[in-house]
Amino acid sequence: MSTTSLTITRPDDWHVHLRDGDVLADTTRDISRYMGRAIIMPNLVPPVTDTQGALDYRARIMANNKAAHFEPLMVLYLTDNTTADEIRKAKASGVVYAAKLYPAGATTNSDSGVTSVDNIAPAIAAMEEVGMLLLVHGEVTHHDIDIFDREAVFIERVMKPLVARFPNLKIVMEHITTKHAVEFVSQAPSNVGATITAHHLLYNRNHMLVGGIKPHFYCLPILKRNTHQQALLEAATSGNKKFFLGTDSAPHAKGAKESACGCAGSYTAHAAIELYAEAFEMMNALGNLEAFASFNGPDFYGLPRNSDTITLEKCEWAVPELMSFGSDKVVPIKAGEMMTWQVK
Ligand SMILES: NC(=O)N[C@@H](CC(=O)O)C(=O)O
Ligand SMILES: [Zn+2]
Ligand SMILES: [Zn+2]
Repeated sequence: MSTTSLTITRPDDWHVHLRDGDVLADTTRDISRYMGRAIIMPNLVPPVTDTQGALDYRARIMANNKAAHFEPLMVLYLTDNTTADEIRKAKASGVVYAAKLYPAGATTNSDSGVTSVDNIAPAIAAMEEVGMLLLVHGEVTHHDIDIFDREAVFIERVMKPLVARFPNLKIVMEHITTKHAVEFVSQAPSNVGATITAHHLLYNRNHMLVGGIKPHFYCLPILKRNTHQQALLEAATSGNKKFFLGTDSAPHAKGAKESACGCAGSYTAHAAIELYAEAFEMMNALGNLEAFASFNGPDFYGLPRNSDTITLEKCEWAVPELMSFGSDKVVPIKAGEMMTWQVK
């Protein structure tokens, strides 16, 4: 008999973009439906670069939050000018859990990002000292490096020296997309972990490019070939404590995606755990979903696991074609398609 119902400890999302302004009501509603906590990415325009900015952004999210179980965990956006002092201030606030390294120009709203780790070495040393996590968008940006190789090259050029230089710093390689990253993280010391998105588990670059270009699958790091997808599936479903749930749900308005120069980012918060459940079921590994979604993340961050549960039920339902996104619309992943699990 196949499983028809699955109860797990309430999950958390360790990487999500809620954006700001008139879309915050929609993005907060979707992420708080059953997620307990969420690491809130700081790449707003302008980015959240200081403690006061993080406190203000948190207040705007909480003003839209109607779920008692939901808590936003804030993140500072590192720039070449981030000081050790600002890191200490952020830590002392009690609501900032991490700082994010966006290599300048690597992804959506990363123009103010870091141009060289050397520039922020004092800030990173302060993070190591006070116990603040470093979250990394792991892609090099040099124009000579092919977009499909940017993560693998980043591991050699940036991650390995970073891990060696700051041996007590907790580092999360965000939204990993290659077997190189799976191998690197697996072999790294226990202070190095990684988030994996649902879309990188369910899709590869053929889904994006065969039979016409599908802009809603365009995200960064870009979907890779199926052998990398397979490595990610094996890592996520293995039970290995280094890998945990981070949706990287990154909404852009329909018109900004369906464009001659479309934005990077896929919306998955409408069905986050349901999408992961499909991937885990495909691997015959539903029994390891709870570790990936609800245990490994808080354990890595040094936070308590959630104490309540959610229940997924086997049930056919259709993903809406469009969802409201402030005064605009967003096209969710699997728009118009059937899903097989649902949190009731
Ligand atoms: N993943 C994406 O393709 N886009 C993210 C930025 C990011 O996480 O790199 C976004 O903010 O839109
Ligand atoms: Zn990123
Ligand atoms: Zn992201």
